[in-house]
Amino acid sequence: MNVLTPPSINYVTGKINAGNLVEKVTLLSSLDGVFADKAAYASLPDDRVIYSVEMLPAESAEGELNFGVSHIEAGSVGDEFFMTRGHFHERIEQAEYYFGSAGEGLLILQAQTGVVSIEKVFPGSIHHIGGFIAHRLVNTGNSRLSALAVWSSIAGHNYSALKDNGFNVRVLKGGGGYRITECF
Ligand SMILES: O=P(O)(O)OC[C@H]1O[C@H](O)[C@H](O)[C@@H](O)[C@@H]1O
Repeated sequence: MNVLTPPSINYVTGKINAGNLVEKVTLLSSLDGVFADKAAYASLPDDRVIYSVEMLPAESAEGELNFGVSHIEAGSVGDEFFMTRGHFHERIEQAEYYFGSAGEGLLILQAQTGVVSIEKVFPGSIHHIGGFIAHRLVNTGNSRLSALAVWSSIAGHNYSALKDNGFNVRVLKGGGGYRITECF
């Protein structure tokens, strides 16, 4: 009987080793309106990589799971740390797990009511993102933040629900680390 070698992951770097990896890179140019400091946003190169996602080929069947890794680069737009756009799931009741792999950061969790909770992300951290919760990763460190994710293949992404008002907190550089401002 054949014994197969499955895809694998380097937990230290968050790099997936698979022949059929799918990668999506998010450049600064596609995050217009996400960061607060418009002048700082305009002063940075459009093609600056803010984050990328590597994943195994997306599944589509009901009941299936996706697996991927988000890599958020270190840096800031003005004082605001690089972060993902963030989203609710299209199927809003669907949950997700994140696992911190490399670097340090914060996971912003926002309920539909606007109430926010924040978790530290670090190598080995485990994050249950319940249904009905918008989620965004912020890199507060000096190196790449990588986090593994497992989510339902039917979850989808809903970015428009956050388009007008966004998240209710911003994570800014402060005192050699970060400070969190509320922006209701
Ligand atoms: O979709 P964004 O908010 O840009 O976040 C980037 C990615 O983060 C996680 O890895 C999710 O599991 C992905 O589904 C998502 O695409």
